[in-house]
Amino acid sequence: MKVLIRYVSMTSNTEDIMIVIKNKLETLNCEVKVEELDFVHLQKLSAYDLVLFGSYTWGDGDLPYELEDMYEDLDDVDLTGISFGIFGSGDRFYPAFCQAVDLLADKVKERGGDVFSSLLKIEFSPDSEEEVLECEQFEVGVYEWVKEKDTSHAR
Ligand SMILES: Cc1cc2nc3c(=O)[nH]c(=O)nc-3n(C[C@H](O)[C@H](O)[C@H](O)COP(=O)(O)O)c2cc1C
Repeated sequence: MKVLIRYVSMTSNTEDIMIVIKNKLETLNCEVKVEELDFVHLQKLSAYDLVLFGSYTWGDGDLPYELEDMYEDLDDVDLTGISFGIFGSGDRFYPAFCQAVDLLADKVKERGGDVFSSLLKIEFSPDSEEEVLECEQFEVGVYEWVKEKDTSHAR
């Protein structure tokens, strides 16, 4: 399975989640490419079986500034037929915990993308064993979901 992970991280917590996810995908024999999440590159996205977007949350439940243009650009693309998983890091001190994850998921769905039903939200970095497991379970869940969709299309 070809997977593209695109993410933003300011203090490396989202990056730490990305690393756990990437390692897990590689144990599942996936070919994983990691890039910064800045522009949309629609044609590039459609070359992958699975696209993962990762972001921390800023302000008062907002997207980070560096995603604002990309978020607007999404309005001009049709994501139909592309499978997505969305993850991110936040801080439970804020009322809108990890809201950037919801914003991204809603926008991708609005543009026709198929978003895995569980969204991965981790407080800060996945430091505990439970949090690492949560990231891995998310990843296995997305992986199985994409595989299942492929077999049902092939039927
Ligand atoms: C000014 C500021 C605003 C923030 N706002 C939110 C927020 O609304 N919701 C949330 O869950 N986390 C919020 N955070 C916490 C970050 O999302 C959190 O520290 C995250 O782990 C950073 O991820 P990164 O290390 O990948 O940059 C905020 C942090 C700062 C400094």
